[in-house]
Amino acid sequence: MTTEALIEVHDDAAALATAVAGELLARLADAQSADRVPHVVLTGGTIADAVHAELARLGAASDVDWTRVALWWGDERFVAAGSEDRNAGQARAAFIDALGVPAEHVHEVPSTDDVATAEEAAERYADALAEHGADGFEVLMLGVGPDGHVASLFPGFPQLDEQERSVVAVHDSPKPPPDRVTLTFPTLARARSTWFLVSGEGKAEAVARALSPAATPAETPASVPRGREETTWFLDRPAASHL
Ligand SMILES: O=C(O)[C@H](O)[C@@H](O)[C@H](O)[C@H](O)COP(=O)(O)O
Repeated sequence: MTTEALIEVHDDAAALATAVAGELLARLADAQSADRVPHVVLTGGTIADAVHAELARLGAASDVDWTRVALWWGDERFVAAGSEDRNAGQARAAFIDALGVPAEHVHEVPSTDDVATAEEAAERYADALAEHGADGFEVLMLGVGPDGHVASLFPGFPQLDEQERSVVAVHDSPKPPPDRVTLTFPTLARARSTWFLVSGEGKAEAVARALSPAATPAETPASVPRGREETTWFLDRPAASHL
């Protein structure tokens, strides 16, 4: 079942980040009230950084028990663990360490420190998902590129067609760095709630394309992911300006 996309527009990036963080905290608390350990898929990118900062600001005072949250990444750059390019490193510094999520619940994609190739990193992450990924994700957050990519699923790339493997390597990424690991569409589809986080005029065309009935996965990967229960586009006014 695919859910129709809901669209929520906020004045600017700061208001957008505060709204997403607040909604995420509420969802995590609701899941825990229903005795679920919520699994959240984080994304890299600029607006995600702003959301993470708001989680750090609001998270400690929230009703969320951070020892009962599991974190994953929709994609990761295949670089050294300490590289400033790592999505996980940025998220740890921004909120994960401050809120005390237990190490065993923070599922990082292997880095070049751990394995020799992005393919090995993808295989290990697929194993981790199979072993610890529960029956899906409470919330999947996705940034969107100006070309309409989500995670590291880029227009015209062969990874868009992957239906068997849950995690794959990406090389020659048009967005640096070139080597990455990404969840595939079937894995992204395991989310109860899929949230797109998009800020800025530079994304307005990609947002309009992704929400157009004429969108094709090959041209606009962001048109594909849908939550099993909810799909919401969290936008600021500039990003919504072509709708
Ligand atoms: O690892 C990555 O690069 C991200 O996961 C990527 O998918 C990102 O979310 C978009 O490119 C949007 O990034 P910005 O918000 O910085 O434009």
